[in-house]
Amino acid sequence: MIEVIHFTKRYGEFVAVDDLSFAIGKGEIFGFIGPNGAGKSTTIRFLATLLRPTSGEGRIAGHSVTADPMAVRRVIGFMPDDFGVYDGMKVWEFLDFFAVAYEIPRSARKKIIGEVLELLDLSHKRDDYVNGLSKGMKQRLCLAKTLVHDPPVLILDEPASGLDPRARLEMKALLNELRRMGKTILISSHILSELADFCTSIGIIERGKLLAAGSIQTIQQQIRSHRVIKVELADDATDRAAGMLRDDPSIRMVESFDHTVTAEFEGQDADMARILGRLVSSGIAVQSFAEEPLSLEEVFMMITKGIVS
Ligand SMILES: Nc1ncnc2c1ncn2[C@@H]1O[C@H](COP(=O)(O)OP(=O)(O)OP(=O)(O)O)[C@@H](O)[C@H]1O
Repeated sequence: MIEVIHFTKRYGEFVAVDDLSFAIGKGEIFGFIGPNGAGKSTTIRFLATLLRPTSGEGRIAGHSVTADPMAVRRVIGFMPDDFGVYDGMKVWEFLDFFAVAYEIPRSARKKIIGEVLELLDLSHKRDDYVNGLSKGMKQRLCLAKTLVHDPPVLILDEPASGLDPRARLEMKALLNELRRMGKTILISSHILSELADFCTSIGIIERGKLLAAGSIQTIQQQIRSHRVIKVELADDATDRAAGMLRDDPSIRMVESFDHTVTAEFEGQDADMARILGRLVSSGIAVQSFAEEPLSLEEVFMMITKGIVS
């Protein structure tokens, strides 16, 4: 649904984004992660048809960002990182303004605005002035205005920035709901934990270059030499289990504590199965045996430090 193809943006001599390529499939939530100044907004503004590339191309639902920007605008809902609100406008008028801009007929507008307000839990604020809304509600309203023309693709630039923890959770729940509705979503953030538990894939950008992209699982699998196995035991055989793990050629380092043994693992999936088989067949009561997933933070730190690519 979203393709970025060798996108480069220069400001004079400065290269803000350098030959960026990635693709996002239908129904995915893609987390676009990078520190301040990495080039996220530049890429997003390019996809939203608001910025011309120095070179490269983008496609959304098959439409060219450079050759057919009007078609692209019809299929995307874009939430910028700083959105202006208009003085003296009520919540429903704000949405109506965008509905008119998207050429939604007058007869359909009232119903659509009602539905969008309901979805975003803003129905009770329908007649309030936009200026008087809390930050969290303004963000929700901004998300609401990206939905009035029911676009299949949402491009959201840091939608949770500046929100308190409760409003962040609400924003997350909303994004999950939108995904269930079949939307394809690109969402940027410099806060990794914000995206970790609901993105289906991520792209990590730093100083204009894409360091890694793909499903979180794929990226984690690239970090083969840093896998960790955690074994929990139902009996007192911690030392015996730790000893067996230590003797295995695919294990590097073992730590044990209470009824838990953790081990750094360098083997293949089949080696994991073999180790589990040995523990069980030697009579050790294994309560659980699993690979410890790396957090997105850990993955990000390793990628940006150049440990993996
Ligand atoms: N109009 C411009 N003229 C010159 N440099 C620019 C312009 N717009 C952006 N830049 C630079 O390009 C780089 C990428 O900026 P961009 O806003 O895309 O980063 P970002 O990843 O979105 O950061 P943030 O998280 O702070 O929004 C930055 O170094 C920025 O200073």
